[in-house]
Amino acid sequence: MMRLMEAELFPSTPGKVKIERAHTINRQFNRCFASTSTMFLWALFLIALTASYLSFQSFVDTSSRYFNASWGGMHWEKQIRASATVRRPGGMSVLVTGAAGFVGTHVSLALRKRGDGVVGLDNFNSYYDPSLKKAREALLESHGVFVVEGDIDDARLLAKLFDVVPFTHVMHLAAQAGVRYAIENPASYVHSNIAGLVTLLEACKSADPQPAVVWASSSSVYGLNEKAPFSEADPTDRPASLYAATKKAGEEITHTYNHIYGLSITGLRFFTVYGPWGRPDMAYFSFTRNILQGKPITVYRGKNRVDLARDFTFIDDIVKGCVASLDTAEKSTGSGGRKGSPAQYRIYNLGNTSPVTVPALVGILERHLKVKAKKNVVEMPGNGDVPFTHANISLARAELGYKPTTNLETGLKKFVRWYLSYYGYSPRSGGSAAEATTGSAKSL
Ligand SMILES: O=C(O)[C@H]1O[C@H](OP(=O)(O)OP(=O)(O)OC[C@H]2O[C@@H](n3ccc(=O)[nH]c3=O)[C@H](O)[C@@H]2O)[C@H](O)[C@@H](O)[C@H]1O
Repeated sequence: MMRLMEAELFPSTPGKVKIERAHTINRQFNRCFASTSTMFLWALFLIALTASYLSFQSFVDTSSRYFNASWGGMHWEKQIRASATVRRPGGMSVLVTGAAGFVGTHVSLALRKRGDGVVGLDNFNSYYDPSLKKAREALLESHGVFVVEGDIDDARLLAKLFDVVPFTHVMHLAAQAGVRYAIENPASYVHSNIAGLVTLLEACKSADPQPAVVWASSSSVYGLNEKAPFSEADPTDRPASLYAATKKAGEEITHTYNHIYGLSITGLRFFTVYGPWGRPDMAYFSFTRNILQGKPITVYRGKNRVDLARDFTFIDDIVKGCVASLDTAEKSTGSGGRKGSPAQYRIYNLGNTSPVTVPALVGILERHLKVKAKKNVVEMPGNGDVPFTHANISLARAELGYKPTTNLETGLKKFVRWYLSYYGYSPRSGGSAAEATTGSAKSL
């Protein structure tokens, strides 16, 4: 044993050492080679593992994006097709943008009730209480109108919608509304009223068939004009707010798409629309809330103590104007993104033709609510308001058969009735509306 160890440590023949060494090196080399190839295999295995992990991750990402998206999928498409189904001879299939909004809800219902196909689109933003928009959506769904949750500035979504349904008409009511809010959030007006409008028109011009487009402009485009009543042919180059400027820009932008691509366009200049399911940011609505809650209201007054006045227009009259516009809209003439012949381009005032001052509006509300308002009268701040609006509706009357029938007294009565039923009113209390709203079912 000792000799063996010695022989290994101190070999007796030099030649033997060489051979032994060579064997040892060989063995070591083989061992080394074997471990390198094992390492190589391990490395390959690790690379493959990493690659499959990464691709699995991206699959998970993509599918979670797909599954989390508020639109897409076979069930979604089925709902859209069902909602777009026309149920009367010669009916239309209409994409209504801003469908969960005030005017959008009413127009969608009117179309659906007479048998047209209606698909809504709304981004349910939080400019005002989204729960009111959700309640309007529930109302629409109970009548078979499906509302897609999405933004008009989402080109992929719009392309998909036109892919699923060959809409004959688009009723474009989605917008950033409100005159004075533009001071606080100017970007939201650019996003919806400019960028969103262009994205929508791009989708319309590329659609096959191209739909006819009816959209909401605004009385605010008349800006600081003094000649009354306001007519469509009057200049509209003195906007008083960014809101008005974006609506005026919308009129120019739609004209371009009409001129280049043959889109049939009808712009409707709405005059201070009010009524049930209305917008909480508007004066008649917020005044009602404050009066009922015993809170003060701020009433703006113009220069030289002149009262401000608006041509308040009841929602049912506006709906008739919208539907008549859809019914009389000619087809767009383009296809494949190219214009055919010149297409229809129209603009109409939809007002009431009888302006009412803001203090008179408050007086009507006080009577309907049976509560006296606590008024703070202040000079109109320079934040976008105009002193008065007054529509000349001759053109709409002649070409659309538009004829408003509801005065402010009657319209506000209907609004107050809706307000009390929506926010909570127990007729058994027998008290005033103010008492009845304590413990209201919904909050504002
Ligand atoms: O026709 C339109 O194109 C626009 O109509 C509507 O704007 P406006 O006519 O300004 O309505 P609205 O805010 O109800 O104020 C009414 C009056 O109350 C006064 N007002 C308002 C608030 C207040 O606290 N106090 C007050 O006196 C105020 O000075 C004004 O004199 C839509 O909101 C707008 O989106 C757009 O559609």
